[in-house]
Amino acid sequence: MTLELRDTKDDLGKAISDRLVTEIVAAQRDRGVAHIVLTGGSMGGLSLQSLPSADDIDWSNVHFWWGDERFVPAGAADRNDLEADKAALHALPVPAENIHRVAGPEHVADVESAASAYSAAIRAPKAGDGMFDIVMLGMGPDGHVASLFPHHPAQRTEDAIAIAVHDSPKPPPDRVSLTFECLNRSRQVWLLVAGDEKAEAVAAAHAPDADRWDVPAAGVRGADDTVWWLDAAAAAKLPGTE
Ligand SMILES: O=C(O)[C@H](O)[C@@H](O)[C@H](O)[C@H](O)COP(=O)(O)O
Repeated sequence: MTLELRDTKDDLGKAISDRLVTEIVAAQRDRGVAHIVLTGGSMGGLSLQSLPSADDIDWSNVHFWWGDERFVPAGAADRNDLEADKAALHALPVPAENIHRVAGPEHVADVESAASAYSAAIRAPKAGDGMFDIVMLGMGPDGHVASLFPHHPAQRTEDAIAIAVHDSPKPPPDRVSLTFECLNRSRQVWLLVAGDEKAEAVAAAHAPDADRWDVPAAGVRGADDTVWWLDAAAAAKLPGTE
């Protein structure tokens, strides 16, 4: 586990985004392709700010995915992919077929169908070795990541890649989320967390006995590294940083 601390949310967003460019270039150098899982929320947009000016990336060999999506139509203000579209995707020459969005209600009958279509897309043979390179996740003040919420039964679905989530405690209620198992099939998992309202959950996720049922952020781990990107406010309750 690595802690990456920055003073402010803006500093944090810039550092994450610069590192993301470096990691995409490294993944392409090593494997020819980069599979990156994006997040919604305010950190989602900030994490992509350096991409439009990156010169060293072969955009035809970048694939973008999402850790979760709200089951609302494309373009709706609630969609997680909107942040990424606004921040960077509109400006990048990534082939449309490399941008793997979760289908909305205008394309499929229900959340279950959206989840199974997304699972099939992830399972499909692809360039690389089937691992994600980076999974980026925002975290809610309750410690949720993607749409895996504390004490929500969807969290316990096993043998699945993407699941339907109903009755999300945070609106909108219907969502598709990757499972812990799928999120953890990544070389690196990055948690992108800023703000004092997150400090309690950050500390809880780092407790030695942290349980993902209570604090879902404690249940995500990269095969090579798990990086907690924190601003000073979010890190304030970690032992040693008070
Ligand atoms: O509806 C949701 O589940 C949230 O939007 C969530 O997924 C978001 O990513 C985190 O709450 C972090 O958000 P911030 O990055 O804005 O703090």
